Amino acid sequence: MGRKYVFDFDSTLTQVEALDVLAEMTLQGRIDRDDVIAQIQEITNLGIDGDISFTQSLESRIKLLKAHKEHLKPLVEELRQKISKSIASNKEFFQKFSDDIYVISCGFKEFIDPIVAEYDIPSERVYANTFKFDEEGNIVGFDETNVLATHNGKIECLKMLDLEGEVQVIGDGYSDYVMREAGIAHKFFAYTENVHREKAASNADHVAPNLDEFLFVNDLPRNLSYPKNRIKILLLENVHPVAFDNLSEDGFSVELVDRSLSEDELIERIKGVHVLGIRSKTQITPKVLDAANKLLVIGAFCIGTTQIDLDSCKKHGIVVFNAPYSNTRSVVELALGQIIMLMRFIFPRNKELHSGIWNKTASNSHEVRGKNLGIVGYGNIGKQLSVLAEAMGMRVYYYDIEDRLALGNAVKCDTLEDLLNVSDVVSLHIDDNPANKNFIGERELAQMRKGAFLINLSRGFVVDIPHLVEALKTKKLAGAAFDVYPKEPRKNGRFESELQQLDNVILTPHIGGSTEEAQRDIADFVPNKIMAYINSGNTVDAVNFPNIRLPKQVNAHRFLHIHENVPGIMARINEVLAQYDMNIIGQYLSTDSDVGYVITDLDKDYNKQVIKDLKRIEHTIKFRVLY
Ligand SMILES: NC(=O)c1ccc[n+]([C@@H]2O[C@H](COP(=O)([O-])OP(=O)(O)OC[C@H]3O[C@@H](n4cnc5c(N)ncnc54)[C@H](O)[C@@H]3O)[C@@H](O)[C@H]2O)c1
Ligand SMILES: O=C(O)CC[C@@H](O)C(=O)O
Repeated sequence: MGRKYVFDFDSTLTQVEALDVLAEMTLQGRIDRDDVIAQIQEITNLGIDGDISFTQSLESRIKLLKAHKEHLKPLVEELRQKISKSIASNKEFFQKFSDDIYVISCGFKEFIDPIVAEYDIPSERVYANTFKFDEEGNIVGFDETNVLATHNGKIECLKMLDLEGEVQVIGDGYSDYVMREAGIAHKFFAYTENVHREKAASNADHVAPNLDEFLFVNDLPRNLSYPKNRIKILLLENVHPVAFDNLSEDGFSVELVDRSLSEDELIERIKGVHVLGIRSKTQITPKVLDAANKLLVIGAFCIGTTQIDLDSCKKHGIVVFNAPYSNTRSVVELALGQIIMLMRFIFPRNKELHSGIWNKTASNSHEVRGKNLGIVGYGNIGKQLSVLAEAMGMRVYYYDIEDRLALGNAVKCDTLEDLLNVSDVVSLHIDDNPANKNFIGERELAQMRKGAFLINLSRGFVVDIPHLVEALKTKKLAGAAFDVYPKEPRKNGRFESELQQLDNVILTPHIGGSTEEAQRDIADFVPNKIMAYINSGNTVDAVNFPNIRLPKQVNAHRFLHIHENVPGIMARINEVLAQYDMNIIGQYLSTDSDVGYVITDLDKDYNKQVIKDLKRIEHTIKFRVLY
């Protein structure tokens, strides 16, 4: 006596309510179409939630529908395109368990039978209503003697079936739950893939956001090793909402927090989280990582990654991705704006005018054309700034510790001192390496031209602030623009800096990369990397992990084994695989000095004990199975 599975049809096996779709068709071209459709949907919902009797709901809808036999063929065609995603991807379950699957629906056999037949559910296991037609083929009613045309008809129907074994009901509506309430079904799974009905969900034994979850809970054959809704993603620091959309649409459970969390808060929240998304303010410390019992991947929704202890992440088998390009243009545009604002002394004029002082003067105000711009750090941002500044007529000089090719007419400087000596404006775009602390200090400031300007959009700690303040006060520098600071608040609110109240100093709250365009791009870039890793094991562009681009996994199970890079591990893994006679379809390895990442694609049929043995191999850090 096994289990029996009773499926609802509308909004469960299909994404839609079939009568609503039929209404869209029959009412086409009618002036009151939208009103009638809204009316039908309202009646459908009232019936599903049990707020009006089902017979009443059916009668009213059929009257409004004005459907004809000829509408049924295109309706079935349309429904075929609207099979619920996770139902369509788990055909194997329906085929294997065909004898145990029933459909009990208050819809109509005329459109249910042809749809479910494709899932190996024969007409005799489909319990539903049937239409009544008049002589011209118009749908004029339904068979009133059918129990499913009556209030709580599903209870009567299931009673009559008198199924043996454990009966599980899977449906989206209250009328499905009542079979459980009446004691004739043993379990009710509220199916929320297409619609979340509170009344059904709050009464359910289990809420199944998709069929994968239902199959996982029941340990049944399934298309996905682990239901995506069970993968918890925590996104901090107000990342762009599209990141939420991208990840939720792929099926993950995503939670948003609009600020960064302190170490203690994060330790509290990180348990059970598989994916963490942050920006520049959240510190990922070894303590946080020790508490992260499920963490697989961290997405830095920005460029900088020094806020993350990358080595500890690697030791825990946690892969880190960032967005190295998305916000670079935004930073460059802000730098250009600041160069002009500084050289024209716009902010002092602006401040005066706001306080009622008209001061029309050309004194010390300059065009940027023909002036020398010194770019320190000729990377993704520095290079773009070089091109655009040159287009404005500036003469560009650059300095980088790496050998970088000059773009346009930019002139490479051999030493920082050379660059500082020659520049009217110095713009810092070096990376966030801690070795760059106080990169511009007393000596470097002294090497700058008198009356020059300094711009820092890189990281706050690269400039020695007290010495900069002195250089500004003594008029050695004519102004500065700062977007980043040695100490930045974790959330919006109060901020203090020695740079406040100084003449011709532009201060912005770390918004160089904060444009709609940049944040929107990051919200695609980082989630794509996260999904590629979670769904197929790809680590291309990971910042702390051996990079590997894997071929598509076809008809295979994929074992992902992360281990400490010590001699003999590969041999040990293959020994275990051989012991279980596993048929290896492909095997890929990528290592660095600390970790090894081996990916093995295998035939689907194998003794599951192999998984336990692979996990037990000494020096294993993490192990996952993907299918
Ligand atoms: N303000 C913002 O909102 C914002 C936005 C994006 C990036 N950033 C910061 O901007 C900086 C640059 O970003 P990127 O994408 O161009 O980085 P990048 O890694 O592409 O380029 C950095 C360049 O600096 C060079 N460099 C590093 N240390 C140096 C040193 N001591 N002397 C000379 N050159 C040195 C590197 O060789 C590299 O060419 C980073 O610090 C990043 O965190 C800030
Ligand atoms: O958006 C942020 O929090 C950081 C922006 C910038 O500093 C970066 O590292 O990309």
